[in-house]
Amino acid sequence: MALPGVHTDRGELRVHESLEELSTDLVDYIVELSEASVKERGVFAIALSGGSLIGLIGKLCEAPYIKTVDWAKWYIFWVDERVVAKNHADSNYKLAKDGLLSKVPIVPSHVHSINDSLSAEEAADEYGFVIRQLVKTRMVSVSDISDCPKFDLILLGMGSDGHVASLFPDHSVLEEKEEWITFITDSPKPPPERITFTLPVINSASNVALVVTGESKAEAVHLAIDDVGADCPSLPSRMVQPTKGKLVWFLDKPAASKLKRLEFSE
Ligand SMILES: O=C1O[C@H](COP(=O)(O)O)[C@@H](O)[C@H](O)[C@H]1O
Repeated sequence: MALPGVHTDRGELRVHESLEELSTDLVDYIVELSEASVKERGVFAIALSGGSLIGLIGKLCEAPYIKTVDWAKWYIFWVDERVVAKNHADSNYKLAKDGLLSKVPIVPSHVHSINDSLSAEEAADEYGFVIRQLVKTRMVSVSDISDCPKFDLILLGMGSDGHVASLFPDHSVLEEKEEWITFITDSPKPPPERITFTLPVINSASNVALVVTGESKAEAVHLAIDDVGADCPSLPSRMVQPTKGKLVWFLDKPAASKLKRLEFSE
């Protein structure tokens, strides 16, 4: 049984007993948001991360979701991508294609991946341009407090160092305020060249889900969520603070094991 969602100033915390249970809750949450968005706007613009997240949303390819989801209305984006060929084992596009997109009836022209034939800088510019066009036609909504795109849902994973997307601790990319999409050439986690949504774009989304599992991430989860006072580090995951949108954390018990906030609620 999941612990009931706990509402905090760092978003809603949903802690699950097992990965199976987490995965079902996450997929149900995605489907609920997609139904609400299709009802309200006629489309659902979702941005995916790479890593362990994709395995956790694999149930979308199964019954009942494969038949009940309005796949024709989905528009797919990537929060971050590694600068490698699309068929490379490190490609976030390949991961999502193999684990999800090739198994559901998504419209191919609605899949907006990063151009793998360009340099990191060129690909970031081009991806920003593509998203700008889709904002103009409102396939992607726009924030009413900044000119940023407002994705219906951004799905993030988190590394044990607290990175989200390809925004790494102490990296100058965390300061980027102007660009929607940027690039790095010195990622501490290989491969070094990456393209990433910036914090203003992530924090403009209507909904952000941070999906974190495993004990190796427990310390970073504690630093990202608990009140750590003056020692509060500028962890990228702690800097995920949607301005008007909703933040939900999907955690398993090992990832949540160092959370002070939950000690009283168990
Ligand atoms: O390098 C990356 O890592 C993060 C976290 O991955 P995980 O396997 O530890 O969940 C991922 O969210 C990001 O998209 C990816 O490029």
